[in-house]
Amino acid sequence: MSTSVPQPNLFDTGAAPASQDAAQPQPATNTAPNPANDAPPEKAVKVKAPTTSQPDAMTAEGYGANAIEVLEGLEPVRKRPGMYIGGTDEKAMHHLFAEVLDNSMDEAVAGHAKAIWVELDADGYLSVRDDGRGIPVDPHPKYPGKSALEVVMTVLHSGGKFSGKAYETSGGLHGVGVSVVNALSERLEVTVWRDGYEWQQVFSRGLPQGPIAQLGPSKKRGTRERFIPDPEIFGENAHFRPARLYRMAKAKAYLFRGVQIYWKCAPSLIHDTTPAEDKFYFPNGLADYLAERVVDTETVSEIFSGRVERKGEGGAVEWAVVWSAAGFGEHDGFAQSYCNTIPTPDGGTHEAGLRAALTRSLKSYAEMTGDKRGAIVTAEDVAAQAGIVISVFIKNPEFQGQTKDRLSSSEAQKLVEKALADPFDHWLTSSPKQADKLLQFIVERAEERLKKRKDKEVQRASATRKLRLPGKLADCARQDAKDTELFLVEGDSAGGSAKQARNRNTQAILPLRGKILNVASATGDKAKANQELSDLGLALGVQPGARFKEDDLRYERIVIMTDADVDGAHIASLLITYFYRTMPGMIRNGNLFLAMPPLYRISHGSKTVYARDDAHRTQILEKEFKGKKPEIGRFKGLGEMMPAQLKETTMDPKTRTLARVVLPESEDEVESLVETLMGRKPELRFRYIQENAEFVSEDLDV
Ligand SMILES: Nc1ncnc2c1ncn2[C@@H]1O[C@H](COP(=O)(O)OP(=O)(O)OP(=O)(O)O)[C@@H](O)[C@H]1O
Repeated sequence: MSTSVPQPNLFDTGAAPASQDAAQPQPATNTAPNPANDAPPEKAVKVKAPTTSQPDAMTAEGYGANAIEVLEGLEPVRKRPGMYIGGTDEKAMHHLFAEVLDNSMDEAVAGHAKAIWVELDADGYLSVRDDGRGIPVDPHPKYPGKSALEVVMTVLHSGGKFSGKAYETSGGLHGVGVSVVNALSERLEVTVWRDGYEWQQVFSRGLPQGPIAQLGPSKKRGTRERFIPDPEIFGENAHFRPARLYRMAKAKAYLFRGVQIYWKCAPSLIHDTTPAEDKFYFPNGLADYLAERVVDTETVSEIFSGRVERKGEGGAVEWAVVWSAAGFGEHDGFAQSYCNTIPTPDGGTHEAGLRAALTRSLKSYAEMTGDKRGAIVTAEDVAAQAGIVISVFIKNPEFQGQTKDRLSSSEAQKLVEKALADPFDHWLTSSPKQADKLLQFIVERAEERLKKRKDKEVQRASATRKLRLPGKLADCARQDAKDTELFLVEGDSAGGSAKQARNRNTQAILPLRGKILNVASATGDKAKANQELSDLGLALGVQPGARFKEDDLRYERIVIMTDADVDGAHIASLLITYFYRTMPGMIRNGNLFLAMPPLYRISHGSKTVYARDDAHRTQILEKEFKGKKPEIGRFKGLGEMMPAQLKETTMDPKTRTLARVVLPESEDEVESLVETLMGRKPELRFRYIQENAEFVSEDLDV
């Protein structure tokens, strides 16, 4: 029994019992330290310490040293149970059982216990007893006046599994489990039989109800914990479910063939087919489990199972795998994995190791038998329709979180890969008929997967065909609209540069030749007949002759990219008018943008800066090139820019600025704006776009 981080015990500090509101400042722990006496000198220099510990010395917001609480003993568990058991719902409450059962399993796996008794009484108390060594009851050297048992039950991070001396491969590892159960139980009684005596101590919500008592001589050995979860934590209606406990207990028995688990439940609590009494003992371990699970399933092969122990190094792997074309119940495939008998529902390195080993052996079997199709098989194909159960026993496992849902020890992957390689090679070669059938089955899975991927790739292309997209649209590869952009580019030559500058995956280019029809003044028929507009509609996802629906929009952003001159502004205004007339929802949803190509390139030495307009140029010259005589070039149009320049300044989401087109709230205002835009004076439109762009660009960098 070793204690890692000795912590001051809740019950010594004079702090309030855990059931009281822990937020109340406790005199012993929460008072601000007096810097003159307590703080180390270097800290006193750096930290501006409060001159008094009175509350009025706190900051104006009431947030000072007094607001920093230290939770002692088991207080943190009651205050934040979720951190320790993943919540306070029914699943979390059943985790209490898992913690206690795991301790008894650790005793069994270590070779000290043979049997475990699980019993749910009519009054809701659950007890777990084992015939192991019994939790030590002698006085703890670091906690005078307390037994080791009391320390284990009331001090977080106390346990006998840190050093690997008392247990070699254990599920327990944080020294937290049983103290958490104690903290969250309304009442918990621990009985220990060891060294010829029976001992008992009773706790309530983590607090001892008296010292440990010797009840008298006894020849038995082992530990029993009998507890009832605290309704203050789990709610009045929370009760253990017999069916769930039964399942959990049975699952444990499969995981260690050296243990017998006895189940008993008060019949008054059973409302389903759960037996009131049962015994779990599975001499073939996981193979027994899988066989029972697939009893009504047609399988592709026999169960491949085995157990390998790493002699002397304290590591073991046990597994059982089978494949089924029809799947397993509602799942195509499943994987159940365990480390030191702890379930790891999120998998981890042991599962990865198993998949890798099976895949490697299967591929080399294919190669050996001259079946070239083995080359396309991946671990995914192997696992897709497989029922997998794997259990590893390793020293010092690393999990994610106290609920240990995922194993992260890299050692487990190596151990499993190595352990499975020979047995699976042997299994395949010793029964070629079965191996060929399995290989054929898995190759078909791989071919299906490849076909699906190909179908997906051509789907966009065929969708393009179906939609009759305009021939000059250079579409992006991504199929769904998310994160995609369509650039409407002025002129074919700029369109060419844009095609080279784009990200093919997400950016599409539609070059527009010259000016599109002014829909504000054209008749409906004329607008419909206009090729440029119908191309534009098709590219956006509007079906010919149909009204635009916002969900049809094939891109997340539509970006108008025209030259930074009057003509460009005119084209942009024509496009905005078109969108406003045909699909105002698209603008209201914020899908329409203006690109902001630069007008000037200012360079000196190796430094180059681009300016959007004259004002921006003046600003840049003053700020960045003061006292220097830089070279200033004016772009005559987008088509003049090198693709790399276009990318950097206008198209690359990392470096560009876009201006979102927004509509004023009132419809009247919009109408008057359209008038402005579509009036006879191009300068008015130009000014509108410039102003609008600047107005929205501040908060709309995309
Ligand atoms: N049934 C038992 N038999 C013998 N010793 C036990 C038993 N239950 C608990 N212990 C002792 O109490 C210690 C603390 O148990 P606890 O459940 O708090 O933590 P743990 O099992 O070490 O780690 P974890 O927090 O990961 O469960 C154990 O390490 C073990 O030494």
